[in-house]
Amino acid sequence: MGLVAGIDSSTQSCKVAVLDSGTGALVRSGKAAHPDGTEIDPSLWWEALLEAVADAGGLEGVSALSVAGQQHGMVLLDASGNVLRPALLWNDTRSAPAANDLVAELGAAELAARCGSVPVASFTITKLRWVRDNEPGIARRVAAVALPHDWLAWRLRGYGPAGHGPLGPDLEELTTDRSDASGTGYWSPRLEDYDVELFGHAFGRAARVASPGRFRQDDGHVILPRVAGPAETTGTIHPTHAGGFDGIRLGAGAGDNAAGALGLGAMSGDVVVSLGTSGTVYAVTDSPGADDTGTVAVFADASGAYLPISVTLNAARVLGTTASLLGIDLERFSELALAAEPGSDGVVLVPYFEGERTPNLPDATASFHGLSLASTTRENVARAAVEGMLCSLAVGLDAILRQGVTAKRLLLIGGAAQSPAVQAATAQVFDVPVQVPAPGEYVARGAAVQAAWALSGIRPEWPHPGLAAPEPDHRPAIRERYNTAAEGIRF
Ligand SMILES: Nc1ncnc2c1ncn2[C@@H]1O[C@H](COP(=O)(O)OP(=O)(O)O)[C@@H](O)[C@H]1O
Ligand SMILES: O=C(CO)[C@@H](O)[C@H](O)COP(=O)(O)O
Repeated sequence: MGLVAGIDSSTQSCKVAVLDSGTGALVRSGKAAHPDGTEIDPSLWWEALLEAVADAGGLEGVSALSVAGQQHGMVLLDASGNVLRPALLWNDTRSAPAANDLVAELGAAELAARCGSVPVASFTITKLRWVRDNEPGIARRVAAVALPHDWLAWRLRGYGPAGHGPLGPDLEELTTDRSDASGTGYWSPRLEDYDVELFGHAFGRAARVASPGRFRQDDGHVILPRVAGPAETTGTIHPTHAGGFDGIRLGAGAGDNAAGALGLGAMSGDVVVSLGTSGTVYAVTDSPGADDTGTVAVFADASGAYLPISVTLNAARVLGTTASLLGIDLERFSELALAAEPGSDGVVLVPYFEGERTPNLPDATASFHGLSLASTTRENVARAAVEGMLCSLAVGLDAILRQGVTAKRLLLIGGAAQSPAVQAATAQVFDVPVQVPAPGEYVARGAAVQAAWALSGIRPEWPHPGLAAPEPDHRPAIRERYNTAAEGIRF
C-alpha cells in the first residue's frame, strides 16, 4: 500500500492526513492547535506542523506530501531568510484603510480586471501597503514575500535562516501555486502571472519571481515565490524534517479552499460551502469570471481551472460565541437550535462579530433584530445564529450565480458542517440540493490528492466519502428577513 500525506495549516489548527494513494482511504491522521489571533509568528505554524505530523504517527511509508494553507497571510523574509515580523493573517483588518487607498488610486474595475478581485483587508497586497506606510524600516529590509503554505513548504525542503534550515536561506527556492497566488492581489488569473507593476505600486519596491539556481545578487528586488503547476513536484522533504526518511516528494501546495475542492472532487455544477474560521462559498469553473463589486473574488483553483469565491470573516465562531453566551456546548447548541422553528420566529442575527469582509464592513459589529418578548427565547437565539451565519454566505452564492455559474449540488464542509442544526438550516437557507460529505478534513485530503497527482502524474479519482443529504426545504422568508436586517447596517 503506497501512502501520501496532506497537510492543512489553517487558521485555528494544523491537520495532517495520511491516505492510501490507491483508494484515498484514510490510514492515520494528526492535529495540533494554532494560537488565536490575527497576526501570528510563523514559527508557531512550523511547530504545530511538526507536532501534527508526530500526532499522525510520522511519515514512514509516505511517498509524497503537499501543504495546503490558510490564504493571504503575509510572511516577510529578510535576505538571511529570517521572518521580519509576525504574519498578518487573512482575518486581520488593520489594512482596510490601505485597501480603500488602493481602490481610490486605481479603481475597483481596474483592480478586478488585473488580479481577479477588488482587494479588501484580507488580501496580501493591502497588508504590504500597510507595512509600507506604518513600518518603513521593515519594508526596506524585505527580501521576499511568501504565503503561509509557501513558507512551510520551503522550510520542509530544508531551507531557512541559519540554525533553522540545513540547506540555508535560499530565497530563490520559494514556490507557491496559482490558487494561493490568486489571494495575494498581485497575481493575475487571466495572465497566469504576477502583476509586478501593481506590486510595486502598492509596496513601493520592485519585485521579481524567484529563479532557482540563480546566484542571489542583492538587486534590491523583492522575491516572489515561483508559481508551480498543479501536478508539479517542487522538491523533496529534507530528511531532518521527515524523521530521517528521504525522498518524500513535495507537491505544489494550494490555498485551503482550492485544496478543499480537490479533496471533494468538486466539479462544474458543484458549489461548496465551507464553515471553518472563515465562511466560504465557491464553485469550480472553466473560465475566470469578473466581479468589480468585491462580493466575489476570482481565484484560480488547484487543478488548472478557476474558483470564484465569496468569503466571510464570521462563520464557525458565530456558533461558538452564541453557545458561550447561552452557557452550553456545541452539541446542546444544535439541539436548542433545532427546537426552534425555521426562521427563528423573526429573530435575526447579522453576525459581523469581527467586522465583516463580505460585505466590506471591517468596523461593523454583530446585531440581533426582531427580538420581542415572545420571540426572545434561547431556542430562537441559537437558530438565528445558525441562520445568520448561513445567510451571510448565501449573499455570496447569489453573486457567484449571477456570473452564470450553475449550482446543481451544494457540498457542506468545515468544522461547523457537522452540526445537525447547520445541516438542516442549510437546506432551508439555500435553494440548492445539499449534500454533507462524511466528517473529514477535506482540505488535507485535497493536499493528499495533489501529492498523489505529483507522484503518479495522474489526478486520482478516489471514491467520494459517504454523503448525508438533508431533505430540500427552502424557506425564502429566512433570507428575506436577513436581507432587510443586513441592508440597514452601515459602518
Ligand atoms: N459540531 C460542531 N458544531 C459547530 N461548530 C463546530 C462543530 N465542530 C467543530 N466546530 C467548529 O469548527 C471550527 C473548526 O473548523 P475548521 O474547519 O477546522 O476551521 P479552520 O479550518 O478555519 O481552522 C471551530 O470554530 C469549531 O468550534
Ligand atoms: O481568506 C480566506 C479565503 O480567501 C479564508 O478561507 C482563509 O483561507 C482561512 O481559511 P480557514 O482557516 O477558515 O479554513
